[in-house]
Amino acid sequence: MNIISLKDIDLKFGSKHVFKSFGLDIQKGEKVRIKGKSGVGKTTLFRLILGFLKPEKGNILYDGLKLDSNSVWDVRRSIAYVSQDMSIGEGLVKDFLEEIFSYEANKHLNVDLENILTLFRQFDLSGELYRGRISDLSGGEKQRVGIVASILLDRSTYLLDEITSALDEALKEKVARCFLGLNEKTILIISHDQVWEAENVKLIDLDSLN
Ligand SMILES: Nc1ncnc2c1ncn2[C@@H]1O[C@H](COP(=O)(O)OP(=O)(O)OP(=O)(O)O)[C@@H](O)[C@H]1O
Repeated sequence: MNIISLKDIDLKFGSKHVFKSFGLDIQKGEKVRIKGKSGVGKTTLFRLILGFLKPEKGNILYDGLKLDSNSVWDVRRSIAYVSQDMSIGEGLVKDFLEEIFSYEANKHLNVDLENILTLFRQFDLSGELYRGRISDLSGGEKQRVGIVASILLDRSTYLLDEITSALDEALKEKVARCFLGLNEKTILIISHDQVWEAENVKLIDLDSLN
């Protein structure tokens, strides 16, 4: 069953046609890597799926529901968008995470300290870092804290936009293996990193589709 469908999409910025009669179907649980040269429209595709951009023509369906002003909030609550430069605030790391999981909408997740620290360990983040300040983190550490938060949010769909670019090889591996092992989740990946090449990852090349 399709979780994401784009049908006959036209989108342009000024005179630049980014998508023209563009169509795409993604099935529930699929792992899909979006390829294409710089400026082809990879991030724009994610912004369309999240309803941050409206196509001039065509429809976007998420889980059978047409994306419009009524459905957009439900759709966004089903999706985690993780990017390469995540702004995760400026206070303590623990406050950032505790705040997310204290929201009414996230209480059902029952995330506790043990869940958080288990994932911290998985991505080589220490307990000391958990109690430290966000402003003291390196770019790669901040990236991994954002990744941990997104995994704990347990969304159905993940849109990953260059999330491994700031990490070393071993960490790239750990992050890719973790996401690609989430069997139930639909995962779309924009990345130049080889670690995302795997048997269960379908390749979609926007250069040839558009
Ligand atoms: N808000 C905007 N206003 C005007 N032009 C835009 C806007 N957003 C994107 N574009 C243009 O649309 C095209 C696609 O941009 P997009 O960011 O999706 O490319 P990309 O494939 O993700 O590129 P890269 O690999 O370099 O990140 C580019 O030419 C970009 O300049």
